[in-house]
Amino acid sequence: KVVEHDFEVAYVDAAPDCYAKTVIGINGVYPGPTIRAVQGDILKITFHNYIATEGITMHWHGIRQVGSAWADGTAAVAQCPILYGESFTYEFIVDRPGTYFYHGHFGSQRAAGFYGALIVDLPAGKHEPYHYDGEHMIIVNDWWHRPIVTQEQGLEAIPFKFVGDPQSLLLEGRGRYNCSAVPTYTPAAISCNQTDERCAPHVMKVERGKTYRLRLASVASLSSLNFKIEGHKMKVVEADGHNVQPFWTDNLDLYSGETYSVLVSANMPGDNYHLGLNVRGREDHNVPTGLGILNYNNAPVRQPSTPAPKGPAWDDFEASKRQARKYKALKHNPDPTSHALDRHAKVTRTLILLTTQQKLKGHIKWAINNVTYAPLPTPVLAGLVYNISGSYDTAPPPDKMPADYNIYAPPPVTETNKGSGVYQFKTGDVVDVIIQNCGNLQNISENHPWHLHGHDFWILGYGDGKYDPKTSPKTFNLKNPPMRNNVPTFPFAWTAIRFKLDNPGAWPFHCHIEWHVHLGMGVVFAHGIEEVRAKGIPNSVLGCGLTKQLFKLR
Ligand SMILES: O=C1O[C@H]([C@@H](O)CO)C(O)=C1O
Repeated sequence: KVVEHDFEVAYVDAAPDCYAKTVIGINGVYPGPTIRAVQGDILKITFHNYIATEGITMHWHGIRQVGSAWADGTAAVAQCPILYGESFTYEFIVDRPGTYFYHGHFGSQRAAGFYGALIVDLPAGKHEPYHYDGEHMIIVNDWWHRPIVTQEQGLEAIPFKFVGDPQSLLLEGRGRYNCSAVPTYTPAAISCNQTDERCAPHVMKVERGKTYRLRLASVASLSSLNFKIEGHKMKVVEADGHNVQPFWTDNLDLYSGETYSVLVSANMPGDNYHLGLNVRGREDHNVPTGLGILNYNNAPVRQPSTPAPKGPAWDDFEASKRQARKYKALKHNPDPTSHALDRHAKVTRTLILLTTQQKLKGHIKWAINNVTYAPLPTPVLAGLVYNISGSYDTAPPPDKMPADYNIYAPPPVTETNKGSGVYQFKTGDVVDVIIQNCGNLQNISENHPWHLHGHDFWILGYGDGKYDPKTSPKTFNLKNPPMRNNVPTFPFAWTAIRFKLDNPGAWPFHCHIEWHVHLGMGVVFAHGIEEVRAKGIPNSVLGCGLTKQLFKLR
């Protein structure tokens, strides 16, 4: 089946947390419409860009784009941005059931509200290995009042001006800022209106006695989040589109880029319960709990007067690590594409990626093995396919961090290099990637959620301190590692993943914090370019940067 949508992209006026702000809307709404398809369907989604001053692209987060690397929607890697007045059609197969989302992947447009949910159902007659009577979807987010252009300007500036804490946390694009905190008689006061219907809390309706599949996704720009439902436990069953060994929890950590399904039994006696969202992993400076409502049997909707639900303290990293380690692959996963780890697969290459905060000529950047990623205007995929010299740095970026690096101190050399090099692999390679987290310029170490495009990976493990190539691999979970496309790193700690290069293309691997990608925290992996070349990429992804020369009039 072909699922077609026509999306008109324009600025729209929104008030997600009662504070009026211009956001990027789709067909006049924010958040974007939910796309629903069945495993094996072809999606044909056409975007029309009506924003006079910005290009756009759309990334299908968690969809591997098997055979359609050009449709991955990453500006500078997969395609040229869609310019004002132009239209562009993404066409790809959704080959796996699960919970996904889509979001802009150019500049910081995701943080401007350019996102929506994508749900892929099992074909008729097939069933998940768990039962539910109904389902709901909630995308969570952190939210700022300043526009993204102001945020980006601050990140580029000398001195650096960080975006700071979010003003509010949103569930399904709805939160609540305390307007009385805004000085009266200022333009800001006029922008804040707590009776605006658009910031009424999100309501999840349930019927007593039934079980619901709640799908969750985090598109947060900065914050690690924790989700709770007052008085209810959650049974976690799916993570990043893969069913996992179910486990119960009363609070769920959600890192940016992750998706989950949890089962919730509506078995409590009251009418309304809080849905609560809190900041984890960064000092929260009292960012207020994002609130929604779980409403029973169509009773009058009321935000309960009970205290807002709180998960573990923001700095309880041990709780987060314990939860991260609970994820295990489901043995008899009915999804054949969710291939089990071949324990005997020979690892053909190991990358140890040290992620540092450094400076580049006075600008604060994030770097991987001393290279901050600086995208060039030519899409890397086109550069590789057409062999366009100058479209990316041909010197390969470094595979290893310095063995004697002290992860507990700020970087000894503050100045970083900038680059646009590509890690090139052979199809069939099995690669271990270790992400090593360390002290930043203030010698603080933060969570960084890493996301891989084009592939899923097995999470082999998390370890405190510095990765030791001799002893650390002995701790890897090779029995039932979960397969995902997102993984957190914890402060002063390492995370190890493994994946098989079986989907030709050029694929970013980056920190999913919007502001950190902007500051260069990512790399590009590529393989199987001959196959992409043989199949061809559509002209519609070309035209910018050095690809212009491909269209020279003869
Ligand atoms: O990228 C970041 O910059 C700030 C800080 O390190 C410098 O102001 C911060 O908390 C980040 O996550």
